Amino acid sequence: MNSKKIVEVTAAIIRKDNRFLCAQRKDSSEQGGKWEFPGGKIEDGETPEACLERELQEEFNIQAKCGNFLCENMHDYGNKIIKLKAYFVDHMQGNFKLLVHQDIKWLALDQIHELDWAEADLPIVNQLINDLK
Ligand SMILES: Nc1nc2c([nH]c(=O)n2[C@H]2C[C@H](O)[C@@H](COP(=O)(O)OP(=O)(O)OP(=O)(O)O)O2)c(=O)[nH]1
Repeated sequence: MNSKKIVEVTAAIIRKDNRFLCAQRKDSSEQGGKWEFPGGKIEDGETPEACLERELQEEFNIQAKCGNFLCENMHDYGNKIIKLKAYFVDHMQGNFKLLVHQDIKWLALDQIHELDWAEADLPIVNQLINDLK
């Protein structure tokens, strides 16, 4: 029996002028220093869409509107399994403040692979590149 917990996590693909928001996790956090699409754990009774809008408010103090689903990826980090669900998200209002991450970059699709992504994100990065190129 596999007793590992599956944690459902959302990830926001935010596009502006053909650049995509990439966020670096704090060194002190899980997957510290790795790059991700911002988001977080889905709370009990919460939809992925509501989770993303809440997380973006908490992480950057912005208002956002969740749009279409891109894809999801299950990744086993050893101590836990992450089910990462990626959605396209529109930034509606507010200036980005770094409240949780240590850095952000807005990168074009052909630059996105240069970052040291969290492993769970790699299939999502590839899907994004394949879908949009
Ligand atoms: N948000 C997000 N988390 C990711 C991505 N890729 C990836 O492996 N993760 C992992 C890192 C963490 O182990 C987990 C999400 O945790 P988190 O710390 O961002 O979530 P949260 O804000 O709800 O956390 P907390 O309230 O428990 O502190 O998923 C990604 O692209 N976005």
